[in-house]
Amino acid sequence: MLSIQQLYGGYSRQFPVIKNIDFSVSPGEIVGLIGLNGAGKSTTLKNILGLITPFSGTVSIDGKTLTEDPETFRNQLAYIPETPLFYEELTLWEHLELTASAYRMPPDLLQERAQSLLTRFRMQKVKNWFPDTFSKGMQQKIMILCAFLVKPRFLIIDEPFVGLDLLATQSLLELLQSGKKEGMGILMSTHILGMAEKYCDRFVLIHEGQMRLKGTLAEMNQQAGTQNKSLDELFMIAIEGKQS
Ligand SMILES: Nc1ncnc2c1ncn2[C@@H]1O[C@H](COP(=O)(O)OP(=O)(O)OP(=O)(O)O)[C@@H](O)[C@H]1O
Repeated sequence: MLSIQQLYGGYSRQFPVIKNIDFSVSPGEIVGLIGLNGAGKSTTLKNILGLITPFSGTVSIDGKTLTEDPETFRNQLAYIPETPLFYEELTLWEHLELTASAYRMPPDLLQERAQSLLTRFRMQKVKNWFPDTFSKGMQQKIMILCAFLVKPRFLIIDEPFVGLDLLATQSLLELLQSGKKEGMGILMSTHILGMAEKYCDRFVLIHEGQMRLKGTLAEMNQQAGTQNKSLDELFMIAIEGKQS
């Protein structure tokens, strides 16, 4: 289990951006991290991944933290960032090879998974191209292809649907659902509440860096003292204390 306990973090110790964030992601579930612009979603994800060091609190996988066992911790996670990150001097295929070697994947597994992903995301024709010639959505696909190539135990995605066309969104949703069925634990931040409500098993609603509600829709309704409210309505309650 990926466990986040009493996490404080940000960019200056004097002014933590996220405060006392506490939740977990189990294998085989999709957890949605929901909040307004600037609420602290990306900061939370970066702290979980160790891209920035938490001020306090712990992030662990099966009880082991990044500092205790960096290699095991990192090998169990993959990350799809909000803004695509790539090497200008490497082709798309070379990105896949690099990822496979970082995760010590055998070459035949690389071939099998990569070819299927390239076809699914309609990127076969451009696999030997350099990504700086790609559109923003195509660049985002590189991140998706690399993450699903690995099939990590836990996948962390920041705003997964931004910039993707209809077919790519559909392909990503299919992969998320099949990943979940195979036992992948998925944490995704999103603004698209309709999508989150449909595909996430549990939610963490954060506002101004603090958790306001968390759990299933039924659990959040209980915490808010409401009944049968939708995710949109619970979100409004969480940020405004408003009951519609
Ligand atoms: N590199 C940084 N240095 C200083 N402050 C930052 C940095 N990145 C983010 N922040 C601040 O941290 C706060 C939370 O930002 P964060 O990116 O975590 O929000 P978010 O919930 O992911 O927002 P969005 O939905 O717009 O992506 C904001 O006030 C932002 O200005």
